[in-house]
Amino acid sequence: MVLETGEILGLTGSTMTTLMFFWAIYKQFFPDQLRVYIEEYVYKMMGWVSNSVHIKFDEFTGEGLKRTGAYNSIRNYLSSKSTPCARRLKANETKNSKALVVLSLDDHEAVEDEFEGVMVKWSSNVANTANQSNQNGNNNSGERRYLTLSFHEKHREIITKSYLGHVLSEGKKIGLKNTERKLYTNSSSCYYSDGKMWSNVPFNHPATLETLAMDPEKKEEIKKDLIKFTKAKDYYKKVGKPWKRGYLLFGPPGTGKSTMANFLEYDVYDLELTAVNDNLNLKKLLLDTTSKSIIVIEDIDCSLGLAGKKRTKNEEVEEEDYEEKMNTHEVYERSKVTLSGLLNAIDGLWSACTDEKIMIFTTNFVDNLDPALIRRGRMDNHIEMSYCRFEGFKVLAKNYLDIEAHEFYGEIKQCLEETDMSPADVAENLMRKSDEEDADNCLKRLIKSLEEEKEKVRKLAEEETREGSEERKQS
Ligand SMILES: Nc1ncnc2c1ncn2[C@@H]1O[C@H](COP(=O)(O)OP(=O)(O)OP(=O)(O)O)[C@@H](O)[C@H]1O
Ligand SMILES: [Mg+2]
Repeated sequence: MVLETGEILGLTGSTMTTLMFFWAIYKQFFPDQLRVYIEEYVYKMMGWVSNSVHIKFDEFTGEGLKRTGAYNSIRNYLSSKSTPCARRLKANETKNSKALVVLSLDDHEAVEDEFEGVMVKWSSNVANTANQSNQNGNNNSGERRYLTLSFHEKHREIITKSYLGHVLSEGKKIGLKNTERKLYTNSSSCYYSDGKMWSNVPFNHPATLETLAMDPEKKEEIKKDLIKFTKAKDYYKKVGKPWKRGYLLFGPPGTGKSTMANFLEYDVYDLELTAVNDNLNLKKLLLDTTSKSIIVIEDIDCSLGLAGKKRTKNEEVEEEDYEEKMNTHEVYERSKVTLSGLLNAIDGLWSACTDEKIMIFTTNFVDNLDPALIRRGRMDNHIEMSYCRFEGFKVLAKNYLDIEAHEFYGEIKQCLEETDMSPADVAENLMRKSDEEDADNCLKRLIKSLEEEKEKVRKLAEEETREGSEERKQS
């Protein structure tokens, strides 16, 4: 009460200390019942004399169990305002934060902010609620923290209609930027011992789109597509589509498919489909993912077994046999997730439950996948990750050897056009084997390896031609 009064009257420093002293005496000598009446009247009177408006944001929800999202967002927003200018800051050690400590306004400290020419004041307050908290079962520290936004009444419209939305969305963005990314995995039994369906570890993958070796035009297209998606909330709403996008990454091994899953600052859910018991559990797992996340199913052709492949007549019979065995628990160790279960899970009703989701499938054999699984709408963008060509090599040479040009480049360009080598193999050749090894040596090793590969392919082709002509002769 004393703090709120001080705020409303715009008091600070020593005046506040004096006020708090009298407040302590007043609390000591006036009975509770009488104080309630007095306080009610004081509030009313202050409302008559002041033309300020105050909005209060409590730290905890009514039940006192969970910190409110609004409070967190505002605190993040104010942290960016107060860190450079406030005299008293509080260092909080926050779980899952990239920084060791996060600075925020200390209790009873205030900071000013400007929005479209309007000045507002934020103050951080703490009230002693020992008696109430025990009654309500609220957090029992006996302290209730809250932030108060104060502004002139004439700015009521702009503050409530625009400023608050701005603060909350900026604060949320800052929070996301500060939060450590996580990599989630699912377990073979539906729940982990702590009752959760996913377990997670901090995720700090060093690869970025810039370090990925691929055709620059294709890379630019992917970048644009991802950025467009992240900003398209209103567009998806307008066209009536859940805000999600599917990417199918296909290509030979070692071309960067798994690495690609890393390219947004989102949490990654690495969904091990073979560990999911059945369709229902698959849905539950997907519902348990947060918005702004990437769900990856690696090697989708292998994960789904027979159920996801294009089936021939014979395979369908085998499948029936398999289902039968499943019922008699002969092959209980295999997942019971079916193709239709997966199709529903990807774009069924659940997919509209959380926003901004990216789903990524990777595969080496795109032709083995059922067309329904990869049709647009499910997998909207099909990206072929291919062997390393000269443009990709230049990126790798810059990453691994810090060079942008070299006399061997001409020869390497020709070799890469004639030979199919994955970026993973090229990268391995470019890696310095010791600190002393120079770029020349690494490039020579790559040329040698490319020539060996070319020779291997030539011999294989010769062998195949010979075998083919022998078969023709015999027939
Ligand atoms: N295009 C690329 N650019 C840069 N590095 C790459 C690229 N492709 C592969 N690599 C390197 O090779 C390693 C393996 O790549 P990754 O696991 O992404 O390949 P993949 O396509 O998923 O292979 P697989 O099909 O076998 O799963 C990466 O850690 C990375 O160091
Ligand atoms: Mg992979």
